[in-house]
Amino acid sequence: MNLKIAVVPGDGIGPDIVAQAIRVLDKVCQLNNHSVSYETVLAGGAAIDKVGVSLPPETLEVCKKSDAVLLGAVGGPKWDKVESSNRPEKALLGLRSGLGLFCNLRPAILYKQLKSACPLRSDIIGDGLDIMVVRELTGGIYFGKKGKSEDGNEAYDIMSYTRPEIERIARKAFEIAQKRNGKVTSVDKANVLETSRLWRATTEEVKKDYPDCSLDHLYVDNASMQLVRNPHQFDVILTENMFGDILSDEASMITGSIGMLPSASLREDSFGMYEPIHGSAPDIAGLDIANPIATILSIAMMLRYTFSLAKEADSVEAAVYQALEDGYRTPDIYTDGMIKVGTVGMGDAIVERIK
Ligand SMILES: NC(=O)C1=CN([C@@H]2O[C@H](COP(=O)(O)OP(=O)(O)OC[C@H]3O[C@@H](n4cnc5c(N)ncnc54)[C@H](O)[C@@H]3O)[C@@H](O)[C@H]2O)C=CC1
Ligand SMILES: CC(C)CC(=O)C(=O)O
Ligand SMILES: [Mg+2]
Repeated sequence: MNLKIAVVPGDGIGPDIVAQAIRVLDKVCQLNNHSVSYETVLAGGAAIDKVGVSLPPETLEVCKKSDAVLLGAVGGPKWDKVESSNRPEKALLGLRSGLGLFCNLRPAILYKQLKSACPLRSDIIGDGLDIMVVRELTGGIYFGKKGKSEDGNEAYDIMSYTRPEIERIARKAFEIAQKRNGKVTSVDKANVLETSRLWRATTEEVKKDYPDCSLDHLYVDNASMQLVRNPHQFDVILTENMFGDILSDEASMITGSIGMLPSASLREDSFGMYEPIHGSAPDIAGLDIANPIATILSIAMMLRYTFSLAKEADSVEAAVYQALEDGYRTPDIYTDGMIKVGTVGMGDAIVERIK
């Protein structure tokens, strides 16, 4: 197979973690006789610095012509004063909407080797954690009309959802739940928000087509508390854009670190964009200490979802598992007695273990 990948390294730790993910993809392709080609494009602060705009049109064009996109992260304090319509984060939103990626999958899995890096008590975490967050990605408040009054004393961001937008993401959540434990928890704020009432009613409608699944609803404030009180009650969490953004960062910490969580941003066909859930981590950029595992596991998701290469995806996940089993830890997941490595060292450990 020929894999045509657009690469968007972005800012901060983005280029460093993407470099390790590419080494992993190269190795897995080499061992399985696939050819892989990369086209690296600019987005975010790096694009502002080079060409003045955070999402150059050719970046979107190159991404559209590829089979899949690998993205690091964008943003950082250097660009915090840039006009809002040209901020680095706006490029990410532009890629998601421009590529039609409405479905964001964020699996939160606690590897057994990282139980001691999990901040929850061992009696709460028990055997581990395996939750799939299904987040709507191209609607809601991140994409609503926004503005400021002339005197700068008032600002607004509008949250809106249409029934079809909710329906298509709900269907994805139920389809995923059918392959798991069949339990969907929809998270909203239906006691306050009109969008959430439409969300709740629509998910109930969609549920009728999936009699083999259960559906329950939680308000987002309660859901964020339940995640740390008893994470085992969750199988698939279905939620809108902003709530999914926040809850997935919370879920990631239960797995030991935000540096562990990959993501796939999908549409109806096989195309997808793959990125860690974390940001550009400016506080550790350039120090060779960022955890590349979230990005490497995003490669496994790419192999599985875009290329239907399950064996190759399994081998990436197995290599991560083995590197952890053999004691390799970046500082964010380090505990006493383990082997402390940096970004490149963790990349080395994983690449060596791909079979
Ligand atoms: N997908 C993206 O491109 C995202 C971009 N951002 C942007 O990133 C910048 C920084 O945002 P923050 O709120 O600080 O979130 P962040 O996710 O970049 O960092 C939060 C904390 O987690 C740590 N961290 C993140 N990734 C890590 C990794 N792989 N290994 C070890 N530690 C890691 C950081 O050092 C920091 O202490 C901002 O400009 C923000 O807008 C934020 C989230 C997503
Ligand atoms: C940077 C934002 C646009 C999004 C975000 O934080 C995320 O998708 O995790
Ligand atoms: Mg986020």
